[in-house]
Amino acid sequence: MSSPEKSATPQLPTRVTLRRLLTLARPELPFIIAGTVFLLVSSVSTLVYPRAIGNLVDEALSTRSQEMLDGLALTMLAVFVVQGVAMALRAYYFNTAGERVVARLRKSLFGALLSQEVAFFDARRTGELTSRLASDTTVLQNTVTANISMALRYGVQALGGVALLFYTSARLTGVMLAIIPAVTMGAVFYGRRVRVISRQVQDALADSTNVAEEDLSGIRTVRSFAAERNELERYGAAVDRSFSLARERTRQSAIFMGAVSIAGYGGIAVVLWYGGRLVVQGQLSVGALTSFLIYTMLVAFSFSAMAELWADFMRASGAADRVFELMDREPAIASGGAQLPEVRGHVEFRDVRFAYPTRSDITVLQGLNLELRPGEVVAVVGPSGAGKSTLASLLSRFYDPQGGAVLLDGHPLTSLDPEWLRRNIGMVAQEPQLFSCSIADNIRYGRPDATDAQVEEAARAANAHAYIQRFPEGYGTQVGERGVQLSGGQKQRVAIARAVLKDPRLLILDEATSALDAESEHLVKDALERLMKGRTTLIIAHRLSTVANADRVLVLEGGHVIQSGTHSALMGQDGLYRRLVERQFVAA
Ligand SMILES: Nc1ncnc2c1ncn2[C@@H]1O[C@H](COP(=O)(O)OP(=O)(O)OP(=O)(O)O)[C@@H](O)[C@H]1O
Repeated sequence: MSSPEKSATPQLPTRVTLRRLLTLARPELPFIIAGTVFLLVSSVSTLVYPRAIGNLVDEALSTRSQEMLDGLALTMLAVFVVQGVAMALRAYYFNTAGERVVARLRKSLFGALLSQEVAFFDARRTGELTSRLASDTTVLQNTVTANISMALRYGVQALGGVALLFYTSARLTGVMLAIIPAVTMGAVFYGRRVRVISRQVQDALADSTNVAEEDLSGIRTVRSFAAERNELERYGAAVDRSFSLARERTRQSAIFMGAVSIAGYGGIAVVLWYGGRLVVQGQLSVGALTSFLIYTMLVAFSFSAMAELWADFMRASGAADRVFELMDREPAIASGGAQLPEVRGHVEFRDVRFAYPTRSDITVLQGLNLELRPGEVVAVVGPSGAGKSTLASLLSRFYDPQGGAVLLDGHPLTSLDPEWLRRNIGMVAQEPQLFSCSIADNIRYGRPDATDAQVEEAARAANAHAYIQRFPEGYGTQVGERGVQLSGGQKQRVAIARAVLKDPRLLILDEATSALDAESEHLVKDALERLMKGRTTLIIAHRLSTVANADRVLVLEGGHVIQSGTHSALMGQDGLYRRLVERQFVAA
């Protein structure tokens, strides 16, 4: 969307993003202020002790005064205690604030994701979105709170340290300042290099995770093709790519660490040499040189820590860009709109033209017209890929057509509140999705306030009560990944119970393609018949049995309705319908 502008002015988004990152931390201001106070206390105490050591050397040691030594040791102990307590409190306040910011960020990001239209999810990998939620938000966690405070701390330490260095010896400070900025610049340069490689490592890692995710979730397919070895090789290749990049990163940082160490200690040697000369010439005391050296290390450390923090900020601004981009995205099908006081259940597709946004080259529906009268049961049949499920998606307003309109009781769906619309539509899908919770909660999914008695009543109507009761934990039985696995027919009956409880005016039945056994089929069919009574029903039919009972059958092909009529009327015509029936639909 806005990427062309982004690449034209790369600096601007970063600054905007950083500012926005800071505003995220605003609600935590009391904690951040408390943390900053303790941070300043600990920084000041850090600045005090090199001076105390200098005094110790110059006065207590050179005068050999036991009393002074005791006093100085006690003072230092007190400083260390204050420093320790302040550090602990600072960590507590900043980390708590950081955790809160991340929790809030995750919630609002997830809310933004959930509000996106279905086409948004067609175009993205689930793994990519969950990684935004999990890792990108974690990267931001420290940046908005702890890192700001650390930057402050090192800033105070560096400035305070330099001031005290000047106070101790201006000439020596000049020597030192000639060395430290060079080392720091090296650190910044290195930070950039490593960051580039780090990003490549992350990407390569994400690739290997994708391979693993695909294999583990499709383990049955992998197993049935005995493709374990191939998959292992595919995963191995992805891991190797990230490994070789990680090795390059390690090599770079090893070289850098060595270089910084030589430069840093070399610098200290120079200061020591030059300072030593000043001491020999009587221009500097031994204690002053001692505290000077410690301040130098402190300042050097503060500078390099700030360089690292800067690298962190850059990394976070990348993560923040991605998070904010998702959070700011306006869903193409936004909530809000009219709610009808009463739904009669009249549905009309008027000249509907539609292509999936991710596959705009294929027009699935080409000026399709169809009408469902209130209470009518209409079955749609057609070859595979003809667009039957697409009709259901358009009626639920998962997508908007590019041309024409879908109307409910004469109102275009685009003028109605999508949430309200979906509350009035019951869907029994081919492969109903059950969530990892109890059967009762799964049935209650569309109406969370339903009582246990209502849940049971719905289950009875859906012919599910008998099998649910046979589980030792009855309605409390956990289903889904961690619980019992239900058979296809059992899942369908849970889905029917959901729809019964929801009591919608419109019903969409996406029939299971795979045949159920006779007993199960009978139970499902019986439950469905009860459910359809008095509701406008669109059946996406794959089998003859349901179609025979429908009020009307529509035959879909090439994006149009090519035949329409009752089962027996259509059987009387020499058309696609009869050929499909002869092949029992499913073979298509
Ligand atoms: N989410 C999607 N994104 C892109 N294209 C899609 C999507 N869903 C379906 N299609 C394409 O749209 C066309 C119609 O698909 P649809 O699922 O509506 O067919 P169908 O008649 O229900 O088929 P079946 O009987 O096999 O379920 C197909 O060409 C399919 O590849």
